[in-house]
Amino acid sequence: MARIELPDLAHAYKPNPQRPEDYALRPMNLTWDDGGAYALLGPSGCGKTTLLNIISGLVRPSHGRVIFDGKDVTDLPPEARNIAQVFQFPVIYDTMTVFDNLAFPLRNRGWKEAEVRKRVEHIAGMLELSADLKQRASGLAVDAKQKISLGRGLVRPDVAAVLFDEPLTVIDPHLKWLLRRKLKEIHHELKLSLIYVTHDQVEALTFADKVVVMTQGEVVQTGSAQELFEEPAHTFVGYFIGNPGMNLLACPVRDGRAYFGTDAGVDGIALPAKAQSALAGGAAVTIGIRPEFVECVAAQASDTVAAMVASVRNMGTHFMADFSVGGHTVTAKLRASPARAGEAVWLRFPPERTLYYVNDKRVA
Ligand SMILES: Nc1ncnc2c1ncn2[C@@H]1O[C@H](COP(=O)(O)OP(=O)(O)OP(=O)(O)O)[C@@H](O)[C@H]1O
Repeated sequence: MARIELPDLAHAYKPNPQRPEDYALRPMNLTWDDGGAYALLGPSGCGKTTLLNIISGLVRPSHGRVIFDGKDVTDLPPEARNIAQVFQFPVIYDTMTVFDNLAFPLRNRGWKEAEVRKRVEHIAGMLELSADLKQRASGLAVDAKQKISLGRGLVRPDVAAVLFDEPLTVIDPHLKWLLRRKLKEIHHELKLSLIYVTHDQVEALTFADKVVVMTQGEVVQTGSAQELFEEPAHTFVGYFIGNPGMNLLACPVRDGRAYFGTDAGVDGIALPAKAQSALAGGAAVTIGIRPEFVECVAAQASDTVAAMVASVRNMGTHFMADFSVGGHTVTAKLRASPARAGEAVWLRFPPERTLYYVNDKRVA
């Protein structure tokens, strides 16, 4: 296992990149701790696979270096990097038995047969493949084949890291859920460095200790599930994580207050000092609040804003409500039903749960 550092990394597939959009990966400095369970999360095309392939050596970065445990491996080919990679679709030998497939990476490195058996049986046990060890891989269903691929990725204890590129795509939803939990247990037991690429937030948040969120070739935040939920550093994280995502309300600012509309008389809220100084004379701020933290109150108070109920849905365990506030729609997840559509209510945004963004970056 290794600590992986990517100093001054950037990558453009086209020659002579000029504008930020020319880069598949915009300039970044990243470090992956030894033994960490990371997820690389972001929408299609944001650069996840490019980053993974730079670590494994399938892609050479156009800028910056790749360092494993202090050693520069930028110019080493994949086979010299000691990385295991698991792809979306099974990569196994159909004509071999499950045992021989799992044993292959170990035999290739000259392990003694007794040690091979011990390790293969251990990994097969963790992935619930023990009963299939003597079977030929060709006769198995696609999800069992993908479990073999996962096992082949995990079988060597001495790899610098195991990289998973959307490895559960072919697995049915129920087994997917089980395998995700299994991979987390396996990480705790084997203490391998794992990097797991996905565009699915549930997959990322259940698997990883740290989630690296990417959009448009940029890493916008690295954090635990709780940090990403409670303190998104970038509006994209607020929007992408959560179901539904964070309310993001672009508000004009006048005299230290952010207003929910441009008409005279619409409510505003006082900006905290940090947000005011970050604005540096700018005239707009984006207020971010999770639907879970919006409060609907019956009476007006000094810290409430007037709202109109637009719609209410009973979700069984809670109510989802949309409110019109000035020119915005604010979504709230509430325990009790907040009156009916068309009625006037007041909303409260608890200060400790209300975040402020300027140019998409959190300032307070
Ligand atoms: N070999 C290539 N040549 C040119 N452009 C590429 C190449 N591979 C990827 N790209 C471009 O680089 C950007 C990042 O792609 P990448 O595959 O890394 O994203 P991703 O987040 O893994 O997406 P997906 O989840 O769809 O695989 C995209 O705009 C893509 O079109």
